[in-house]
Amino acid sequence: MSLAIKDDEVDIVIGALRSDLTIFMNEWRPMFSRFHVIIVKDPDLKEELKIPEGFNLDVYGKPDIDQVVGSSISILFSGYSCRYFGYLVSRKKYIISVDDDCLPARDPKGFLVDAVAQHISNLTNPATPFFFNTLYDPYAEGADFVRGYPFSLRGGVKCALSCGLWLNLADHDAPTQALKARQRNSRYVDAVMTVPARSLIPISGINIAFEREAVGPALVPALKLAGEGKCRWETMEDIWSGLCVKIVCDHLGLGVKTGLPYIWRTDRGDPIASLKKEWEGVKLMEEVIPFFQSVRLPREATTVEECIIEVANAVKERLGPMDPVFARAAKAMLDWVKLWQSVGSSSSRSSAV
Ligand SMILES: O=c1ccn([C@@H]2O[C@H](COP(=O)(O)OP(=O)(O)O[C@H]3O[C@@H](CO)[C@H](O)[C@H]3O)[C@@H](O)[C@H]2O)c(=O)[nH]1
Ligand SMILES: [Mn+2]
Repeated sequence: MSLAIKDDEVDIVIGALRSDLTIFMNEWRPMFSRFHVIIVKDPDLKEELKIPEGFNLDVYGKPDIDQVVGSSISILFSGYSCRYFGYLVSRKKYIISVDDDCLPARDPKGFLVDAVAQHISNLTNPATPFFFNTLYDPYAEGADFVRGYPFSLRGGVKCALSCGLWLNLADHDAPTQALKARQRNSRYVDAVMTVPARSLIPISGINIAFEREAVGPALVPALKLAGEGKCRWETMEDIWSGLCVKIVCDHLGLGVKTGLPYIWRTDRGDPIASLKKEWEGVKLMEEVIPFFQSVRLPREATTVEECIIEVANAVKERLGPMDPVFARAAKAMLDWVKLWQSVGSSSSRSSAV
């Protein structure tokens, strides 16, 4: 049961570190060509992008970012976080984002996986965070609620975020990848499940989709480790952003799903080279998780923006004294909310695409 999606309800957002997107766009053409595509160039990428014909797309670079948000806070969109500018200027209901080094996967029968269609199905079918269904997604073809599942909960809640997975290179951290350099993920688990309420998860930005108005302000490009560079492993921006989104969804009664769709992930980073810097992030996460597990948002926080402001204030107060990176993250979260209100919301200036 999936609502029919109109072409003008979806933006595909891509962060581009490389200028030649020919292979990437041609491989994704069957899934992308009916929708508008937003490509945000890494602010340091000066070359013109090479993109094949046949797409309805807009490309943004550093000048556009500075013009829309002002050069004083354009740092929010540096490096890995450049795609968040696409989240900000989009005006579509749903956003889907994949890394530019990922391609469509094939399922065990050899069929191409339409990751866009699966994300949309995840987002347009209810989520069930308050009672776990042992047949996983009850709205999937051939599935249903199992005996004992309360009928009062079978209506579910809106699914605001869909977290897809990866074949070939799973999203492992540098220590794991360094230890298991030859490990490749060939496990295609044919399931979508709702992440239970009050359970945190490591949300990867590699293959993600969300309902823009429902959780856009909570996808905060806030955590930047010192010396974040161009190669892999030096940022945890998506993990931080995912923790913020999940506690906001739990508070507002929204759902988060994980599982299908898979995409085929390659990678260019060198985990050994980045091991030391990423280790900083891995260590910080151990401090961060108990904090997010302890956050309780006030009843008066009824919008995503209000929730993020509450989280940012708690980060500043409770994590800020531990490490300057958290004080910076708290400020970035507040800047992001202000930007969302001035640029991101549908009623704001027409910087939208
Ligand atoms: O400086 C940069 C770095 C990256 N990008 C664009 O961001 C995505 C992801 O980049 P990449 O594939 O090089 O790195 P991954 O480690 O695989 O990315 C995942 O891990 C998280 C960070 O570690 C990140 O949130 C995930 O996406 C690509 O589209 C690059 O083009 C960039 O623009 N500038
Ligand atoms: Mn990658």
